Amino acid sequence: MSYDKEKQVATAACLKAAKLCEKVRKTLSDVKSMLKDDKSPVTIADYGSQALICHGLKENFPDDPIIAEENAGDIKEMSEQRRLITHYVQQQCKDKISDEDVLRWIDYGRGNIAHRYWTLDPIDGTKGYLRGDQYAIALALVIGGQIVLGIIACPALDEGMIFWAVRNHGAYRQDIEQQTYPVRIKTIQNDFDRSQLQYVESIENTLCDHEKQDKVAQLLGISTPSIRLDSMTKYCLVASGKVGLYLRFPSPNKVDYRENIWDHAAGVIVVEESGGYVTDMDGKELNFHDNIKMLNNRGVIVSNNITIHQQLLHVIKQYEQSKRESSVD
Ligand SMILES: Nc1ncnc2c1ncn2[C@@H]1O[C@H](COP(=O)(O)OS(=O)(=O)O)[C@@H](OP(=O)(O)O)[C@H]1O
Ligand SMILES: [Mg+2]
Ligand SMILES: [Mg+2]
Ligand SMILES: [Mg+2]
Repeated sequence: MSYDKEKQVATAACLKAAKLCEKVRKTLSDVKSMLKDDKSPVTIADYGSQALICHGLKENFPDDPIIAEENAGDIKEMSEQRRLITHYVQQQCKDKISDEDVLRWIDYGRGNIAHRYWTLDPIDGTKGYLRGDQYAIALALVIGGQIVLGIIACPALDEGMIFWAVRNHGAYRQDIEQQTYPVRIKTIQNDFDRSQLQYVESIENTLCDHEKQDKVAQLLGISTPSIRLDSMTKYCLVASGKVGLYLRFPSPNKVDYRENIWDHAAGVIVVEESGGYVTDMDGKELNFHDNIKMLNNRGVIVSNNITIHQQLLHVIKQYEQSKRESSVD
């Protein structure tokens, strides 16, 4: 199946959300963040983006549940923020809308896992967004536990890019203004020269383990320093052949952290359809079947090449074994 209607509706919604995010960043000189219960930041743009995308999906696919990151409960009592969110959402809508509409649209994102569901990260890399760096808007459709469609808008990558993939139909990239034709993307397939191999990782050490990622990369023969950047743009760089690897090992301070489905689903299909591979650190597929958290997956590894992927899994095992042995001695 080519999921034409789903792709068209989802892409239009993500493009509107990208416009909102850029408008907020350009017109509010100081985008304030609010802290959620888990102490992570969220902005009015995260809520506005979620409202627009959930509304677009529900208008066209009313029976599909949506599992999205944000929750309107967090802003119900914040009248100033609510007013600002409605103001920016209104700019992207033809009909007159109220604060209540926007809150309702945001909470369309509180669905549950079903045979067919959407999962949305309205801004991935909120810290990057606040810093003026990379961020992404990421949406995926999952059917029977398999990701069938993924869209990642990266408004701050080059002049603004959008990436998408449909299962068995390839992965594509286009400029966000859609002035050029879509280009089919492919990972780099033949870079066995380790001195040329480069990897991407998160900026924040609280979200990954820079030291272990660096050690494992060295053991694999990689000598080029990593590129650090925020958001699922990291998946897009592997998918489009800019780098060979993305490493995301659990932070040493939060080894029990389990990844959310919306932080990965769209990235996984974009990489797989461009010829790459995604597993956890134990070589297991990421699980989008049964929970909003990938409870049985530890870390994430993204590569452009199955041989490198397998060597990487082997090196991780050896490294972890030697660490265990040295802690016993
Ligand atoms: N402890 C821990 N470990 C791993 N991942 C975590 C952790 N805590 C949060 N998150 C999720 O990481 C998302 C941001 O990842 P990034 O790679 O963009 O990080 S960073 O921007 O470089 O800081 C970020 O997504 P957003 O909240 O959408 O920005 C979080 O969902
Ligand atoms: Mg967040
Ligand atoms: Mg995220
Ligand atoms: Mg987010």
